[in-house]
Formats: sequence, C-alpha cells, structure tokens
Amino acid sequence: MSKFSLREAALHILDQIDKNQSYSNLLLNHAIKKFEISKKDTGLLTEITYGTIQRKMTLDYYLEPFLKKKVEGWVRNLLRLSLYQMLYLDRVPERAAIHEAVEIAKKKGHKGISGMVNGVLRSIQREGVRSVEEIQDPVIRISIETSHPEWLVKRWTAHFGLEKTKEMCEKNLIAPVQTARVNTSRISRQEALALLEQEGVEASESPIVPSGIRVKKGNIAHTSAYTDGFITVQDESSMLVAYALAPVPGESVLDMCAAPGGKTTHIAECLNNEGEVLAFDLHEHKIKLIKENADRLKLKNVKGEALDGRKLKERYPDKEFDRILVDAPCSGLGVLRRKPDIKYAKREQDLESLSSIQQELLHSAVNSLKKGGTLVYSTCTVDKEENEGTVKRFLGDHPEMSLTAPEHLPERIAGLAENNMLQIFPQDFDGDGFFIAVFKKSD
Ligand SMILES: C[S@@+](CC[C@H](N)C(=O)[O-])C[C@H]1O[C@@H](n2cnc3c(N)ncnc32)[C@H](O)[C@@H]1O
Repeated sequence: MSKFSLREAALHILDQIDKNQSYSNLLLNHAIKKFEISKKDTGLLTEITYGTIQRKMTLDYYLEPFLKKKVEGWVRNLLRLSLYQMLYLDRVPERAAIHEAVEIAKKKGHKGISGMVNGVLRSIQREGVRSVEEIQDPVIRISIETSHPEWLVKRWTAHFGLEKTKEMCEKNLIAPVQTARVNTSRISRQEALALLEQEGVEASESPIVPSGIRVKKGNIAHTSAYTDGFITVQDESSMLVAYALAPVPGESVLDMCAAPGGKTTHIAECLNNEGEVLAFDLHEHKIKLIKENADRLKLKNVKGEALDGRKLKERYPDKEFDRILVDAPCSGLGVLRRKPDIKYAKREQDLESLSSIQQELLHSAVNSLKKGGTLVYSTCTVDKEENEGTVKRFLGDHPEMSLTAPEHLPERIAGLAENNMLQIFPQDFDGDGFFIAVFKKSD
C-alpha cells in the first residue's frame, strides 16, 4: 500500500500545475506512478483532480466569505479539492472529505493551518455556500458559475452571443464520452465492436462518424483490439477532418502539423495503403509518436519527418501534393473538457501570435499543392480570429484558392457549416470544439 493517499496525490498535481504550468494529463499519469495509486483509486483521483481544476473559480467564489486572510499555495488547493468533494461528489461523505483535509494539513503544515482548514470546511458544511445568482453582470456570472476567465467569456460572447457561450461553458465542465476510430483498412466497425465486447468493453456505433465508436464501459486503451492496431482513441470532431480532406487511394497527401499522428493515420487508413502520407511536425521528439502509431495500426504508407511546415518548399522544391492538411497549432479552446488547465494558462494576447503562424503555414502549403488540389485547414479551437479570421486573410492573399462547402461529411455535420466554414461547438454533438475549412486550388 502507498504511504500517500489519493488526495495527497491530487494536491501534488494541483500544486505542480500552479508552479510549473504543466499539463494536468501528463502530471496525472506521472502522479499515478509516483504515489503508487491503485487501479481502483485511479478513477477517483482523476475525478477529484480534474473536477477541482474545472471548477477552480467557482470554488474560490464559494470559499472567499469564509477566509479571514489571504490563503495561497497548497493550503488553497487543499481547500479547493476538499470543497469540490463536498459539493460535487455524492460518493464522498462530507465528513470524510473534511477529516482527510485536516489530516493532510497536519502532515504538511503546522497546527494553525489544520485548525483553519477544519474551521473553514466545517463552517461551509454548517452554513452552505452563497449563490452565483447574486452576481448581476451576466458575463461575470457565467465566468464564475462555469469557471472560465472573464476575458474569454467576454470574447466568446462578442463572437457567438451570450446563449451559445453559456451553453459552451456549461458543456466544458462535463467529462467527454470516450470515443475511438476503427481502422477500416483492416476491420469493419461491427467486427471491432465484437472484438471489444469479448474483452469486456461496452461500446456502440457513433451516431456521427461512420468509422467511430462510443464507449459506455471499460477502457479501450487497455484492450488487445487497441494494441493490435484495430482501433485508435480519437475524438469524433477530429475524425471528421480526414473525411473533409477525402483522400483517394493512390494519392500523395501531406499532413503538415502531424504529431502525434491521429489524423495522419486516419488519412493513411482512407488511402488503404495505396499512395503516401508525408507527416511533418516541427518537433523532432514527436516524430517517433507518429511512427509508433502507424506501426501499431500496420500502416505502410506513412513517412514522418521533423520539419517546420514553413520550410516545405526549401526541403522539397519539386514535390506537389494532391491534398494537404494543415491541422494548425492553436489555442486549444475546443478541448477544455479534456485539458481544463488551458483555460487559466492562456492569455488573450497569446491568440494573436497564433493567427500569424497559422497563416504562414497555409501560405507554405499552397505553394506545394497541385492545381485542382484540396487544402484543409483545421484547429481544435473555438475562436473567430484564429478560425474565420485566418481563413479570410488567407483568401485575401491567395486568389487562386477558393473556399468550398465541406463535402464528404455526414449530412448532419455538413449542415452546421456557415459560409462554407464549419465551426463545431462542444454542445453540438458531444465532440470537441473544432474548426474545418476546405479550399480548392484553381486549375
Ligand atoms: C494540433 S497539433 C496536431 C495534431 C495532429 N494533427 C493529430 O491529429 O494528432 C499541432 C502540431 O503542430 C506542430 N507544429 C507547430 N508549429 C509547427 C510548424 N511550424 N511546422 C510544423 N508543425 C508545427 C506542433 O508540434 C503540434 O504537434
């Protein structure tokens, strides 16, 4: 048995995020090993850690009236994670959450701290918390109620209106359903579902994506269907990108920002091992992830290479591709359900510099695209500047490129496009927030 409790592990992760701005998903995996968290406790650790990060601003709003002086660092994180359990986790009795908090405070601090933690949590247990309804300003209310920074709620409200913003912020608090893509170059969806059932995984067909499945029970990453390369863990919105690109067997396709290879391997599957996918990424260390994924899926038509997409023409002066995907670096505001720490780490000015790199990558892609070829621009963000803004500026610089309605997508999804651009919101069908635009180069 580990000498650390799972709450201590959760507290360690929260402190590390504050100190090092590290990603919660990476820290969680590391903490499970470091603190020797049992399989049985991993679910609760994940829930407490992610839930506390997700609701950080709401928890602080509730704590504020009970704090006599400024509380920061690990003590604030301990109060947050304990209050999270008291308010949002039915399966943890309040007294157990308080008792554990006091024990951790005694172990980590002095008597004064454990007394204060005990006092604050017991007062909340007795008196209850204040209501967010007291907040008059609707933007600030959404910000506090759903724990999204005020600048972001303001920005989304200006872009999409208050109602859509509220829906999105609320949806971002709910953990996503696990989904996977079937490697249809090797197996049908029905066959994959049967394999998973044999391994105790309950899953069903995705109502959105033809090769997708939704998991109800079990972890597909631990199945042999996964290790043997019949499925890939991927969000449904991400799966739509290869459909929009619509590669045809025999073609030469470039994936310019490819690591870890989720979309590269989907494109390769659609090519049915006929033709080639060149997969670039700026970072050398990420190329091996693309290779590992392609090898696991038994795909022979993928070639990974470390390259700055902006230097494509220098590296391959004579090569031209039938199709190019630019799945660009972006602010990631569409994946806050999975990476809740992003919402506090991002600043509004970060979004501006992204728009220029997105344009440079698209500009580079055009120069290596065949006449009549298809270019797809996608991001996992919900932001008008990075999405529509980038598309409009790009079209202004490239009269040879035209924006076309995204074909080859399920009808229900294609219907969401406005002005031929597809902005997917997390509340649309339970997928990540995503953006897809399809361009054709004139002959
Ligand atoms: C959204 S992620 C790609 C996800 C990937 N397409 C997938 O589906 O698995 C964006 C990627 O762009 C890479 N990147 C950033 N700047 C780049 C550049 N100038 N050239 C090529 N890749 C770049 C990042 O390293 C990151 O892996």
